[in-house]
Amino acid sequence: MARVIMAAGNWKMNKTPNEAAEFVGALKAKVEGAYSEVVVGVPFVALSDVKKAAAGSNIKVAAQNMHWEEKGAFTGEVSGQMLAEMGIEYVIIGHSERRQYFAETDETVNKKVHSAFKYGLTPIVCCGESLAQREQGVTADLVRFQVKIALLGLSADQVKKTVIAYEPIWAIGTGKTATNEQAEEVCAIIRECVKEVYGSEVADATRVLYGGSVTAASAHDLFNMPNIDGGLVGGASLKLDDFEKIVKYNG
Ligand SMILES: O=C(CO)COP(=O)(O)O
Repeated sequence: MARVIMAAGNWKMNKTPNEAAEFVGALKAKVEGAYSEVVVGVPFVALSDVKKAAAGSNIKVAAQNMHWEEKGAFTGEVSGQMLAEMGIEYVIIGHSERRQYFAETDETVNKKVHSAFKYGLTPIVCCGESLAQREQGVTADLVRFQVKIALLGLSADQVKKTVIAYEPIWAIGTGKTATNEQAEEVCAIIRECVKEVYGSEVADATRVLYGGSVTAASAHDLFNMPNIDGGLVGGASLKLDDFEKIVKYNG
């Protein structure tokens, strides 16, 4: 059976609710019948409009963050329960920008992943090294560390559903894509790490994405690497034609 590639857009803090709905309305027609799994990760305030715009299509909707508690005195936060009630399917957890600017740690990532599953959301868990860490030769150690803690305490069935996105920080928003080989090497390490803890059946089912300056031109070769099951796409997912080409990476 051919693998179903996931093309997930992470819009970050871009597009107003109106712009977002308009974009998804247009994307719907372009990706109808596409073989890839299409996900758009949109700002909280656009989730409702995007869900409506995506109705009846193959486009799934992701939030870009969530709190691990169900409710309470956490000003400005949004819970998994709230997202689930809106019909949101995915949630991006532990993006490097959230780790860097909002003090997320491997421990909070793990709590969020558990909470996501509690409310029936599928987590897209991000990991990846900085340029300094790559140059220090600790990429594999760091990514294994992040992945192991993120998955701590999950059942095998939950890990099978989990999406892990390898996003080297030096490749994010820099136009500097990892080479196919660099991306494949770390995605293979991630799968091996999952295998060590959960066995090969689980590791084969877990989806491992690459993210970091993915473009319409680079998607085909990246997504055809054996351990890369798709992409988490920032900048190029904001442009209709580019994202369409990424979804239809195989031409
Ligand atoms: O951070 C990313 C996706 O989560 C990648 O962003 P770019 O594709 O803009 O480099």
